[in-house]
Amino acid sequence: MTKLSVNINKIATLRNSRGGNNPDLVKVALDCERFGAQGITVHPRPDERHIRYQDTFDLKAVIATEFNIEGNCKEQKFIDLVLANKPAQVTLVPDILGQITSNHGWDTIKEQSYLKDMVSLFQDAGIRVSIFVDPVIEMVEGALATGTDRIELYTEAYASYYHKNKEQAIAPYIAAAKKANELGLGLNAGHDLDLDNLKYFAQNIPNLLEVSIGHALISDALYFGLENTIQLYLKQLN
Ligand SMILES: CC(=O)[C@@H](O)[C@H](O)COP(=O)(O)O
Ligand SMILES: NCC(=O)COP(=O)(O)O
Repeated sequence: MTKLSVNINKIATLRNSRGGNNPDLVKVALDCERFGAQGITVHPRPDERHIRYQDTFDLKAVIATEFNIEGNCKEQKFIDLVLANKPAQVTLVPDILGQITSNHGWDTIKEQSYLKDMVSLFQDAGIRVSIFVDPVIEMVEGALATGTDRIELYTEAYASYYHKNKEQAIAPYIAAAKKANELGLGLNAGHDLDLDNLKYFAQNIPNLLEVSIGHALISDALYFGLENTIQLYLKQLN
């Protein structure tokens, strides 16, 4: 079964636009869980333009499903935040400062010894680690050498090519997933997954443990409502 983790960054974006507490991020997270989501994902960025560092503590205190914090471990503040929160999972993403959204995976070969240190730092604190990677065999193999528990395949390329040629769009992801399976690495995926492209992805990727979805899901909720939308996404996965 593939778990659905709802990324609630966009709820925080909306809240921050007026400076108050509407929509209430914690309430939305609890509602996502009540509506069937099996996890909550946040990706605090250094400028706190959506998720604020304090949000992670407020969420950790109440979330009953899997809490996944994504971010750039080259920021000491991010490391401290994750260690203080002890979420179920940390997803390490190689963002650069000021980036609009995540746009690449780790180079797990060049950054191998650095990632090794980061992975053991979080694992020693009892936190499962996932490393964000492009669907490239060498990067999957490099991830294994870091000691990570899982990888998260960066699905932007799949999503943007899906409507042109879905077989070609998914081919590198199937190869990367098979390699991860063979090496015993757990497999997550995310970025730009939506109601059009999710089913085909989930049906074709072997042993996909979890998808994290934010932008499209929250946008769909404007039309279908949050409860219906989460049910629609869950249906694509099963
Ligand atoms: C890691 C990843 O794939 C991103 O999708 C991210 O979690 C979303 O971040 P933003 O909401 O800041 O675009
Ligand atoms: N890890 C990917 C994620 O959390 C959500 O990405 P998106 O659906 O907002 O593109």
